[in-house]
Amino acid sequence: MTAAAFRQNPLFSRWRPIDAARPAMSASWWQWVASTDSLTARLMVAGGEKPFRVRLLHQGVGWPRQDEAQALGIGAKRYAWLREVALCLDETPWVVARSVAPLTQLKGQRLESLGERSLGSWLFRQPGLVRGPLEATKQPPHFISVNGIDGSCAWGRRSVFYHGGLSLLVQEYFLGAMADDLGLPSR
Ligand SMILES: C=C(O[C@@H]1C=C(C(=O)O)C=C[C@H]1O)C(=O)O
Repeated sequence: MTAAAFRQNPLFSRWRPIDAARPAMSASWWQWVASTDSLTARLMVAGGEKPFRVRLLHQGVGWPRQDEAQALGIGAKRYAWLREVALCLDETPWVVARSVAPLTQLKGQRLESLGERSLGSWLFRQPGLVRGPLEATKQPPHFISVNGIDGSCAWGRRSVFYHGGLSLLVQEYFLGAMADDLGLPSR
């Protein structure tokens, strides 16, 4: 098999369209992974009385990973704005997320001043927001261990949001702690 065919083979590639992942996914996880409205809002509802908090793990300028650059349609050696957060209920990370935007496309959105406010609460207020197709993965994110977050990953998903001239890749990973707290299956 050629390298290109290997990458495109849904059995081997890290990301695949969510419809292709659906047979391996329980109905309860499908409700989360395939949802297209704000995940922040959904987590707050599911958490009930538990306080919701965005924990900022890392934010700054850097290079995107190769699969991220591909998803954004940019070269891997183009600088990007990177943001990694844990979405916590009662201080327990339920979801970790990594967002990537080409630096040249940032024009006064002041995303860097979001801090521990949710990106979703800004994003879903933007008029004319378009969300690209969702893809899913079973592979855990590379940045969990770096941040000492304990947890297996049930599912990961990603999509690109388009707003004005900005493309913003948002990757979200649902952690085992969320599955345990909500009584969801492992996949
Ligand atoms: C995209 C959303 O925003 C959430 C908040 C994020 C952040 O603050 O960095 C990152 C990913 C999301 O899970 C959403 O709520 O759907």
